[in-house]
Amino acid sequence: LQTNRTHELRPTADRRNERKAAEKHSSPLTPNTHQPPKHKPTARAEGRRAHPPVVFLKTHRTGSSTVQNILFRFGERESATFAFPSRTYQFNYPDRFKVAFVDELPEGSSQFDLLCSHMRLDLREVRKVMPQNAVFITLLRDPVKTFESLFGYYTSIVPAFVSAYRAAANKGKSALAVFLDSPETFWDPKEPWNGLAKNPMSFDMGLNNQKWNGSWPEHLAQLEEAFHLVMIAEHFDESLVLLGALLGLEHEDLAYLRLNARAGNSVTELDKNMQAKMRSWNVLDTLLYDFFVQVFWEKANQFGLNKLKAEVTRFRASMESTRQKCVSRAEVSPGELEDLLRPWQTETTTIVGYEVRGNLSLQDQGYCIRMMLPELQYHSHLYFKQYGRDMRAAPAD
Ligand SMILES: Nc1ncnc2c1ncn2[C@@H]1O[C@H](COP(=O)(O)OS(=O)(=O)O)[C@@H](OP(=O)(O)O)[C@H]1O
Repeated sequence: LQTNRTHELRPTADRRNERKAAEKHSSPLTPNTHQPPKHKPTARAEGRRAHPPVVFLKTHRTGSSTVQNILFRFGERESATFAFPSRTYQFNYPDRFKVAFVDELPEGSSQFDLLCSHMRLDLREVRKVMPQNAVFITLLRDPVKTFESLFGYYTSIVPAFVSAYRAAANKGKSALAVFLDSPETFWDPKEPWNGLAKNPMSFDMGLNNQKWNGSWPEHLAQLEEAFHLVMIAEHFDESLVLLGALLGLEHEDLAYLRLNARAGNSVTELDKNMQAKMRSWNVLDTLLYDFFVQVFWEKANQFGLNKLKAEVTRFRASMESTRQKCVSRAEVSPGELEDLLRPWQTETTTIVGYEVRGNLSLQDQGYCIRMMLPELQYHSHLYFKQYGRDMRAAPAD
């Protein structure tokens, strides 16, 4: 894996040579070792493109790293051109997406095929970057679970949560409970990162996340029209089966491990009262989620409920054997994981990972490692492969 190297911008021929050199670099991620066994030749290799371009709006704390990992593997296998942020892993989040945040189209590519890094959506701007036939997908999660996860993960990053954490000191109450007692007192909407502190999924989708107004339903309708599939984390496998049908993916392409999960002891127990306060604070996310759950079941009905159920059963069975093959230990604490497989940690929470089985063939090793590769490591790997240089860091403040 190519990381921590600084390359200046240089002529494209230089970068092409670097890319070639990088491809010779031997690691479990070396090209040609990552294909799932017995995979058919790709449509790209046969000279036609069977899969549409994809925009995945990666919403925060919804399971989106798991979906992104599926898309990363699919894109890498297909030699897709990724629309990557020109700096770091996110499109200048929490600003609204702009064309200017996207890195250049690499030499030899005529279009971007996949966009799946964190952003705050601006549909019009995204459409300027991606081909007209791009399929738009995203993922939503129960707003209570999303907010609880977000609060724990971003306690030391989102200003409103930081204030609540400080206020909770010596109060004998969790920071989350203190926040929910009077969220308005901690929440300054002018702080850009506070976008995640109220209706975070609406914020990521580019909606007004502060309060309901007359144009909210119209904007929601625009999103319904724009998104070909809004997956629901509570029906994750059903969502993936529908995604597979939409993108022309096989079950083996969709196999996944739950990524970016917190350790059990980082999760805050919520009583009914806290849940109600969370729903009311995040009422727009509740509306958004309920609306798209309905849309989801409409799509499931169109697909055929019995067919969906049967496919999910088959998918789970095939995934179980993949997991058996790949994983020797799940929910491994970060201290026990090698750098390559250690997820990014925040100050206030523990994110667990996986240990890969030993004695795998090089091909299986490449496949299995990719499936458990945390977002940042996989993102840097693909970026390096595409551009022959490391990602640029965020500008110094
Ligand atoms: N398959 C599946 N089904 C349901 N839930 C899942 C799945 N995969 C990941 N997760 C949970 O999603 C949380 C991580 O979300 P993200 O990857 O979107 O987080 S991030 O914004 O990129 O940091 C994180 O939630 P918490 O553990 O509650 O924090 C993961 O456990």
